[in-house]
Amino acid sequence: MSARTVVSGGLVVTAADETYADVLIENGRIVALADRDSGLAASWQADTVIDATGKYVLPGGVDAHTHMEMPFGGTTASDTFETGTRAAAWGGTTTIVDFAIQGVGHSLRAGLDAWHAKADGKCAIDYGFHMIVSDVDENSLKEMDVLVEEGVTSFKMFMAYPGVFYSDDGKILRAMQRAAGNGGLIMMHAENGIAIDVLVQQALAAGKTDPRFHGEVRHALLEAEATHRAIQLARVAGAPLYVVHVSAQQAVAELAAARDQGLPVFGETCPQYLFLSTDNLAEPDFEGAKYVCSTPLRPAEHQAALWQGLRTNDLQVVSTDHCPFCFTGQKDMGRGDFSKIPNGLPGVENRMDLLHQAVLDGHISRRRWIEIACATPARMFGLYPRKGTIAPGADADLVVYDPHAQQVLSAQTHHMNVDYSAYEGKRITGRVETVLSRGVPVIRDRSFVGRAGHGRYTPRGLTGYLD
Ligand SMILES: NC(=O)NCCC(=O)O
Ligand SMILES: [Zn+2]
Ligand SMILES: [Zn+2]
Repeated sequence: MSARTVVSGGLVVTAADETYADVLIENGRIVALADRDSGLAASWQADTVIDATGKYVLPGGVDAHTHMEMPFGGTTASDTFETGTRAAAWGGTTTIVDFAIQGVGHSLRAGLDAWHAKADGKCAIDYGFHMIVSDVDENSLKEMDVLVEEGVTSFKMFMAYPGVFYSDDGKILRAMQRAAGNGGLIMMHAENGIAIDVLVQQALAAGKTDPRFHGEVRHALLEAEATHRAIQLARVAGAPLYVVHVSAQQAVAELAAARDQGLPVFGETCPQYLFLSTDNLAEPDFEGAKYVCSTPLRPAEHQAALWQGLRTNDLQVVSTDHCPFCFTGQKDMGRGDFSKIPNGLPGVENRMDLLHQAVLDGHISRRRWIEIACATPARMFGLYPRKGTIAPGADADLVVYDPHAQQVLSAQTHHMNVDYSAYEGKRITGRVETVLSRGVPVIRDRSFVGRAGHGRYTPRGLTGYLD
């Protein structure tokens, strides 16, 4: 007989429901839920019982935007698939979707193979891949069809970073047309990189070299303009569109206007835009470099529009865009020239906790927390209902969450392989206690009991968000 686990006594929270129920797990899958008052669970035979009394039982988090060991800005993101997925598990995330990169002049296949080689046998939790398309030609367009069939069903393109990942509008349109035909989802980094590069050169020539100028040159209007343009291109192509790491209130307004017209346009934001601001970028002694990412942090008044977008469903997903670079030895490559600071923030471990704090702070409801962090990312990227919910047939990716525990976020205690925390000193109520991945404990009572290689590559279906 296969091992059976029961998670008992907790409040099971999904995007749809909150019920006191016991959860029966067999062969890594959820096989039944029994309402507390039904008495049904009394007849269940179990090898292991996890007592969740007084705790929440949540679906494992799905982080649809990470960059483990990504070469970028002349260095490489400091979390490997091993350290980054371990940290994700500590934070209650049980699936990541990372970005494989097509090098310019290379095939999509070569990029995907390279990312498989990095991740294979290393991950503590399950993972999938999106593909960054940086060289649109006949061959890569054909490869998109093949990748969709194989379970790489989403493609990130960049209107930013000329000379690196940038695609012009013609290339973007061609890829969108292809996605309209094969069912893939185009994910857009929407910033007008050509205009931004002019402003970067002008700022540097004027002696404006500090990290805070990163935020000034990456103007909110240039995020909004690119968002608008991406929406129109997707419309012409007849393709759905998912805009990543939305930070400007004007960009939210573009998404909302498109959605009001019934267009299949979706938006993601990240905890850094919800909790941090240009005040962080302006921290003295080059400390602002810790907060350099693109799109950039915005003045704090943009946060209200992001929270509102999350409540009104004009924004659907909160991912981390986890792309950590150490302050010493990596971020400091940009002393004296903010354009040389590698772009990206750590956060894969913090997302579920920060969003729980947002529930307590009144920004979102408890079910909306699970919707934007678990269910919708799974649905958006073809992983639902296997991931992102607690229901018979779903993978037993579960988090026992203590909603009353107090913690202080800090680089001293986090598990990400990076020498600072973007949220150093922030007090959070709530903490992950136990995490199961396909029924196997990865974190048990605040100890890591997982292993590199437990996590499986998970091919994905087409986006289920249009159904
Ligand atoms: N966001 C960021 O600053 N770094 C990661 C790369 C990207 O997502 O554009
Ligand atoms: Zn991006
Ligand atoms: Zn990213």
